[in-house]
Order: sequence, then C-alpha cells, then structure tokens
Amino acid sequence: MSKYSNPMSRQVESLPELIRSQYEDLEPKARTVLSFQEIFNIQRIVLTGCGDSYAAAMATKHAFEMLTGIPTEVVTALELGRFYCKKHLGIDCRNPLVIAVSNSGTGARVAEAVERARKHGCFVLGVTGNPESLLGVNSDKILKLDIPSFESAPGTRSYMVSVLSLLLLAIRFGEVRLKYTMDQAMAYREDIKRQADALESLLPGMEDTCASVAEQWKDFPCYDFIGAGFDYATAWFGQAKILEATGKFAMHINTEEWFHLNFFARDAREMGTVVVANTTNPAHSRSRELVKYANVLHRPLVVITDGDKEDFGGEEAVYIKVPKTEYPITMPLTHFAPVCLIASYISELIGEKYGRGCEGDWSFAQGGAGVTNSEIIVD
Ligand SMILES: N[C@@H]1[C@@H](O)[C@H](O)[C@@H](COP(=O)(O)O)O[C@@H]1O
Repeated sequence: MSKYSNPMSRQVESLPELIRSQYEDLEPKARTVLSFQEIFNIQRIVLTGCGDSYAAAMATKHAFEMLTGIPTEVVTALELGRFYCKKHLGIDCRNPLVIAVSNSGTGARVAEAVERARKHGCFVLGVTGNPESLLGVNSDKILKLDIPSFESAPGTRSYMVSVLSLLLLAIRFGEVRLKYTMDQAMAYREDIKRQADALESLLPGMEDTCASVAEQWKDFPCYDFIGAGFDYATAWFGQAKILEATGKFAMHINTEEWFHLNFFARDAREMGTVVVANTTNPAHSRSRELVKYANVLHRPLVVITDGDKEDFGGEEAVYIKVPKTEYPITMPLTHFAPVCLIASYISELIGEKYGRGCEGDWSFAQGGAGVTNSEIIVD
C-alpha cells in the first residue's frame, strides 16, 4: 500500500480481485443477455454514455469492430439525444443496436438518448446497475451490473467493470456470428482474466513510480493526456480523473492532433504530460515521435506502456509498465490504473477533496444533481 493511500488508490488496489469476481458475474450475463436472433440482427452498433461510461465506449469500440465486423460508432449522449440524424435511427429492423452504459443509470442525458433511440426504432441494450432508472426502463434489454460497494471515489472500479462488460459483449457477438471459434472466444476471455494476475504483480512498482511522479507534479497547474485509438480512451479517462480528483485543468488529445495544437502550450516545463502508448498500437511510430519532441520541449513526461524505453528510441521519460496482453483489444481493461494512481496521489498530496466535496459553489451538484436535474427533451 502506498504512503499516499486514499480511497481512489485503494480502488485501484482492489482491481485484480474485482476482475476475477466480476468476470464470474458478467461472463454468463454477457453470454445470455441477447438471443442468437438479436445478435444476428445487428447491422450497426452505437455505443453511448457520459463521463467514464463514454470513455468505456471509446475503449471498446475497436474491439466491437475487430471482433464482430459490425460498424460501431461512439456517440455522446447529448449527440444521440439531440443531433443524431433521425433517418439513421430505426433502420433495417431495429437497428442500430444502441448500447447505453451508465452504472448509476441516473444521468438525464443518457436516459434522453435511449428514449429517443427507442422511439425511432432502435434496439437498446442498457448496461447499468440500476434497472429501475430511466435508462433501465427505456432499454429493451439490460445487462445488469452488480459492483460490490467500496469506499467512494472518482469512478475507478465502475470504469473497469464497464470496460469488462463491453469487452465480454463484443467477444460474445463475434462468437455467435461465427467470426471465430468458441475456443478463440475462450482465448479472448482468458486474456481478460490473466490481466488480474498481471496487474497484481505490477501494482507495487506502479504505486512507487506513480507516488514519485505525483510528488514532482503536484504543484503543476495543468496536465496533458495523449493517446491514439483505444489508448486515447485511457488518456481521456486520465484527464477526467485529474479534474475529478484534483480540480486542476487537464487536456486530452490524440497523438496526431497534439502536433497541431497542444505542443504550442507555453510553460511546458510545468505541464505534466502523460502519453498512453501500447507497443502494438498502429500509431506507435507517431507516439515515438511525440515522446522525442515532448523532450525537446522539456515537458515532464510519463509514458504508460506495455513496453519499455527501447520501444521509444531510448528517450528519457518515466516509463510505467502496464500488462502486456496476448490480444491488444483487452488492454484498456487495466492500462488506466496508473492514471488513477497519479490523480489520487496528487489529490492526497495537495489536500484536495474529490469533486470539490460538492461544497460551496459546487453544492448545486450534490448527489449528482448537476447531471440528473436536467430537462429531458425527446424529439
Ligand atoms: N462525475 C461522474 C463521472 O465520474 C461519471 O463517469 C459520470 C457517469 O456516470 P454513470 O456511468 O453512472 O452514468 O457521472 C458523473 O459525471
């Protein structure tokens, strides 16, 4: 346990056990939630959610496409509820399949999005711990999440479970649609389970490294998170955790766009820069270039990777090792652990309350009111 232990870092420490127990809970549910006919009927998939759930959708979009061959979009709840073109909803017999993720189920925007999607003929699968919620009652089917309660902190366990549930759905869809054999489907699932042990053995070293990063970065005014493909989802999640846990500014950007935009930022020596870059990422060559130029700019630099310094041309950085998996698509399940640790330790070191404690000017957001108390408009 780290010297800066806090509820959020303890959530991270609980992840290996949570992978094991939630796999047992979710694998049978993901196997049975949709019938064969419902799975064969899918022509397009829209993944939606808010906050961490949106990140979980981004983290698994490529898995859905690679495993099932079904075109899959990630659409924010606001876009799906208010902008998404009606003529693309309800096509081809209850398509697209809208998979709406919300552990609480209480956010107004995601409820609005699924109500609209359903009204216009989509098939809605809700992934939620709250079947009685507006999201739940507006879903055709529910993959029920049962996440054992824990000390409250910015979503860490819930994010992992959302990613796990979506990965298991993608594996199941591909299996039923005969994209691969049942043995191959089991190999993907085993790859998920193996990450429990892999993360467990990496955690002690990871905690020490993240604690020392937090000590050096705690007074920085802002942080920059970069990644490509599903590593971008992890980067996105990282900036979210900095905002929630520390209240400081953080930015997320993809690896190419960084060269168009973020590298112009001044005071670079005080900009904690986190690059998420697994070695199998198709954009790896660009991440390597980015690490080099981030050093030219004297950016304090962390690289979260399943590889090491040599994979980045020997460039100086703090390299944080995350599980190497057999199938890259399962990586988002654990690669976010260091960003939670860094955010949680900074929060602890500067004595900041998570979510500003919903006190003072933030009191309007108590109990999630900022996202639940909102007019729902279904067009
Ligand atoms: N600050 C929280 C986020 O941490 C959370 O990710 C989001 C979505 O929550 P849910 O997945 O329950 O819809 O709600 C709030 O905005």
